[in-house]
Amino acid sequence: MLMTGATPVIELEGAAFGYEDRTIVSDLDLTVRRGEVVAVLGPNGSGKSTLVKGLLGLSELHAGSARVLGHEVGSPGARAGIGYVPQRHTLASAVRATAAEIVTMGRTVRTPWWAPWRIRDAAGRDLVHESLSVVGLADLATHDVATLSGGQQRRVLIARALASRADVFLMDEPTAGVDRGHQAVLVAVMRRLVERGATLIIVTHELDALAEIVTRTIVVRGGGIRQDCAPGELAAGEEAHTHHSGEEAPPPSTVPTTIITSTGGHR
Ligand SMILES: Nc1ncnc2c1ncn2[C@@H]1O[C@H](COP(=O)(O)OP(=O)(O)OP(=O)(O)O)[C@@H](O)[C@H]1O
Repeated sequence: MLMTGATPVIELEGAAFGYEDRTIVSDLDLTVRRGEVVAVLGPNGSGKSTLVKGLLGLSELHAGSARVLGHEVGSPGARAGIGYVPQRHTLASAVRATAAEIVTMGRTVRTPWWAPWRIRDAAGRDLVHESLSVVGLADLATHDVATLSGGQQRRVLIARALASRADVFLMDEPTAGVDRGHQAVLVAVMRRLVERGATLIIVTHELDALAEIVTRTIVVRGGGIRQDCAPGELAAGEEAHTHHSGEEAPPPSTVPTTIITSTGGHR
């Protein structure tokens, strides 16, 4: 059973997030404690990503207060503790990069600006390799990400978040476009992270894929949080915002057991 601790890692009090003069979500009161796995549900355009981006400082705090790991959102202290899997896989950009280089960027967040060469040390390389292995992409480490499929690119982004060794993982639709077999791998990875003290906030339309790890569901609709409950207590109708995930595919023969030896302890 997953244990949740008492330490609040996310604290929103009357918070509102938006862009320039447009507030998207408001009156947010939310305390998430260490070890919780929170699924953020709601219809398209309701503000789920805006809420997650608010925790990263990527959307603006229009009212109230918002802290991550005790730091104001957007501050270096808050950002350093967060691993982020963005919604869209925009990896196939004009900048050519291999899968391993993208994952290395996650590690760089933890690398002191005055010592960027440290990523070249053996431990850093091992971590990048380990993160790619965990999501089943070790063989594609040296491939240009532009040549990878959408689902593979999404797994590269997850490996990048893993390499950051964050305490809080904000994942925006991490299972979208990922086949059933690899979804099972990702869920196993998430479980390991939580067992090691991480907290997960997961925006999803695929609650069924994550059902075995989610401990709490919040529903964002009409500009605010309309439900905050255990998954089994979700009001009838709210599951309409979720759908059953992906194509049937055989599960991988082995679920990787080596991952990220701890969270938070290796800077
Ligand atoms: N960078 C931005 N600047 C201005 N408005 C934005 C920006 N990003 C999102 N919005 C607006 O904020 C609203 C909420 O969008 P958001 O992406 O947070 O919804 P969502 O619940 O995550 O949707 P989906 O389920 O489709 O991913 C939308 O009306 C959208 O147009």
